[in-house]
Amino acid sequence: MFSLNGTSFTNNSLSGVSRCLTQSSRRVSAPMVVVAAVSSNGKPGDGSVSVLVENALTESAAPVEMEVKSTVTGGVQDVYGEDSATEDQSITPWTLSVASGFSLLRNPHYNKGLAFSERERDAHYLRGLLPPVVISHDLQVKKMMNSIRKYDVPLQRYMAMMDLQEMNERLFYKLLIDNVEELLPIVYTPTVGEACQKYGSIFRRPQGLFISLKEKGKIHEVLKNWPEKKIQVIVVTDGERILGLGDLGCQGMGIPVGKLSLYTALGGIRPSACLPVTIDVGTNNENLLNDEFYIGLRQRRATGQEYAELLDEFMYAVKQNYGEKVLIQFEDFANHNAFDLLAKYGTSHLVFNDDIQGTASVVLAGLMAALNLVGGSLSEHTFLFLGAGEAGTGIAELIALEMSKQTGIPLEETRKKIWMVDSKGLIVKSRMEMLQHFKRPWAHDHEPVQELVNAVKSIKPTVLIGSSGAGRTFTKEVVQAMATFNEKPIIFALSNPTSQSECTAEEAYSWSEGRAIFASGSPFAPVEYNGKVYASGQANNAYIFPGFGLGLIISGAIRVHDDMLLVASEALAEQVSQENFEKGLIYPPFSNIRKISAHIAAKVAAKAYELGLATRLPQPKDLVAYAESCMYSPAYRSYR
Ligand SMILES: NC(=O)C1=CN([C@@H]2O[C@H](COP(=O)(O)OP(=O)(O)OC[C@H]3O[C@@H](n4cnc5c(N)ncnc54)[C@H](OP(=O)(O)O)[C@@H]3O)[C@@H](O)[C@H]2O)C=CC1
Ligand SMILES: CC(=O)C(=O)O
Ligand SMILES: [Mg+2]
Repeated sequence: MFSLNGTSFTNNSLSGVSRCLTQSSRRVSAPMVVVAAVSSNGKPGDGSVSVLVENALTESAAPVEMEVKSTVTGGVQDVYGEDSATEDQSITPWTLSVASGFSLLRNPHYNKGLAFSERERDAHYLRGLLPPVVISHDLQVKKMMNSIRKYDVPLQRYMAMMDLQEMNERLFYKLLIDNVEELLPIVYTPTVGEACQKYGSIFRRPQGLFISLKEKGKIHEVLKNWPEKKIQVIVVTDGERILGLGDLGCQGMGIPVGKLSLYTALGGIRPSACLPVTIDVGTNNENLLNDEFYIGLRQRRATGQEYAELLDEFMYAVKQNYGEKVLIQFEDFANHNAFDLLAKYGTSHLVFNDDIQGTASVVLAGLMAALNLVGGSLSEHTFLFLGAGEAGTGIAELIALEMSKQTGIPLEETRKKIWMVDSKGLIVKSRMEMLQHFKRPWAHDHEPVQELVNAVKSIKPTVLIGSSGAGRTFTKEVVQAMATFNEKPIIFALSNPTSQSECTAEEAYSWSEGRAIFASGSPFAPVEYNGKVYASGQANNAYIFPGFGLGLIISGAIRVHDDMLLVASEALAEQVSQENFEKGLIYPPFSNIRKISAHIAAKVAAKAYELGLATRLPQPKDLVAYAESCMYSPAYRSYR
C-alpha cells in the first residue's frame, strides 16, 4: 500500500511499520507520507494494520522531503514516542498513530462525517457510529451552507464556522473556498472583529498557542506542546491593535486564527503547517481587565525590557523548533512595537508585517489598477493619508519606492508627493521634533493645518487614503472637496472593521455624484445611485499575504525584501480584467483568489531567486504551475 525507503507494505503489522520507520530514520521520501494507521483491534503492534497515505506533492507546499506525521488518536494510547536511530536529535521524534472508529470521527484532520464510504466504514470501525446514508463532499457543503445561512447574526455564523473547523477540517476549507465571497466577511473582517471583542465569552477550544509572561523561560517547551511539528507559517499578535478596535489583549487570538485560515483557503498552505500564536503581556483595556470572562493575564501591559525579552525568547524558540525558513507574520501589534520588531528581526528571521507591508502591497496594486481608469502615472498623482501609523506610512513608503523605481527620481523627492494627517493634523516640518520616527519622512514644508478638510482643500490630492482606524472621518465636506478638483477622485477607506471605515461605499458614491473610484478594507454591498449600481473593491491585505507567503515557502526564501512587495502588487494588479474595469472595480473578485495567489506566489518566488534569497534549488521552470501544484486541496482522501 505504501513504500518506505524501498520497503513495501500491504496490511503489514503495526510493529513492522514501526520497525521500518525506526530503521529508516525519521524522514520519508516523497511522494508518500504516512498520515495515519489503523489496526484491526485498535492496539498497536498487534493485529493487522492498514496505513493511510497521502501524496506530499499535492498535499503540501513543503519541500518534498517530509517528516513522518505525528498524530495520536485511536483511543488506545500514545503508541510510539521513542527516538529513532538518527544523528539529528533536534528533530522531534515521530509517532505513528492509530486512527479508527470513534476517534477517527473526532479527529478534524481525518474526519469526513457522512462522506465516509461503505468500504471505509467497514475498514475503519465506523459501522453503527454513523447513520446509514453516505453523502458526497459537495452535498455536505450544500447542507452546511443551508444551515449557516439560517443564522441571521454574523457572530452565530462565525461560531458555526469555528465549530466546523474543529469537527471536519476539509469540509471547513471546501466550504470557505467554494463560497469565499460569502464567508470571508464571517471568518475575517468585519465579523472576526466582533468575535475578538467577545472571545472570552465564546471561547471553546484552543485554536492556537497562548504564550504569556507565565511561560517566560519555557517557550521552547511550550512550542513542543503544539501537536503539529512541521510548521511553515506563524501568525503572531500581542493583541494591542486589533483591527481598528484597539487593545483586545489575549482575545486578539481570533486574528491569527482567521488570517491562517485564509493562508490555507486563499493561499493553499496546508492547515497543519499553520500556527496561530498570541503573546499575552497583559492589556491596558480596562473593560477587559474588569470582565469576569476575560481569558488573558489580568494585568496592565508589560513594556520595555520585560516585553522585549519575551518577544526575543519567542523569536529564537521558533527558529530553534521550526528552522530558518518558517515565516513569522506579525499582525496587529501597536505601532510603537511593530516597526521596531520588523527592523530588529528582519535581518535574522523570515518576518513579514502584514499591516505595514501586506497593506502597502495591496493598496499599491489598487492604485496601479486605478490608473487604468483615471490616467496618468503614479508620480503624476498626489496622495493624502488620514492616519500616519503602520498602514499609512507603510503604504506611503511603497508608493514612493515604486515612483522612484519608475522615474529614477530619488526616494527623498518622490516622498514629497505624499502627505499625511494624524490625530494632531497635517504632518509638517514644524512638528518634526515631536514626531515618531516613522512619520518623519512625511513632514514637508507647509503651514500647520488641523482639519482634514482643510488639508484636502490646500493640498488638492488626487488620491485620499483612510488608515486612521477612526470611522466616518471622511465627511460629506471632505468627499465633496475631493470631487470638486478631481474628475474621478480615488478614495480608499481602509480601516476595519466596517464600523471604523472612514466612509461607507454609499457615502463615497453619493457625495461624489457617482464619480469616486472607491475601495474599502471591509466589504460593502453594491450601492445604487441615480439608477446605476456601483460595486466597490475590497482593499484588504488578504489579497496579498496568502500568495506572498506561498511564494516565500515554495522558493525556500530566507528573508523578505521590499522588491517582493512590489512584484506582488504588480501580480495582483495584472489580475484585474477589462470586465472588472468596466464595472469600476480595481480589484479582481475574491472568487478567483487561488489563481491570483498562485500568480503572486510565482512572482514573489521568482524575485527571491533573482535576489539570491531562495534556497529551494533548482528553481522550478514554471513557477505558476509549481505554485498551483503545491497548494493544499480540501478534497477528501480515500482511506482504503
Ligand atoms: N485594509 C487593510 O488591509 C488594512 C487596514 N488596516 C486598518 O487601518 C487602521 C489603522 O491601522 P494602523 O495603521 O495599524 O494603526 P496605527 O495605530 O498604527 O495608526 C493609526 C493612525 O491614525 C491616526 N488617527 C487616529 N485617529 C485619528 C483621527 N480621528 N483623525 C486623524 N488621525 C487619526 C493616528 O494618529 P496618531 O499617530 O496621532 O495617534 C495614527 O497615525 C485600522 O483600522 C486597521 O484595521 C490596517 C492594516 C490593513
Ligand atoms: C486587515 C488587517 O490586517 C487589519 O485591519 O489590521
Ligand atoms: Mg492586521
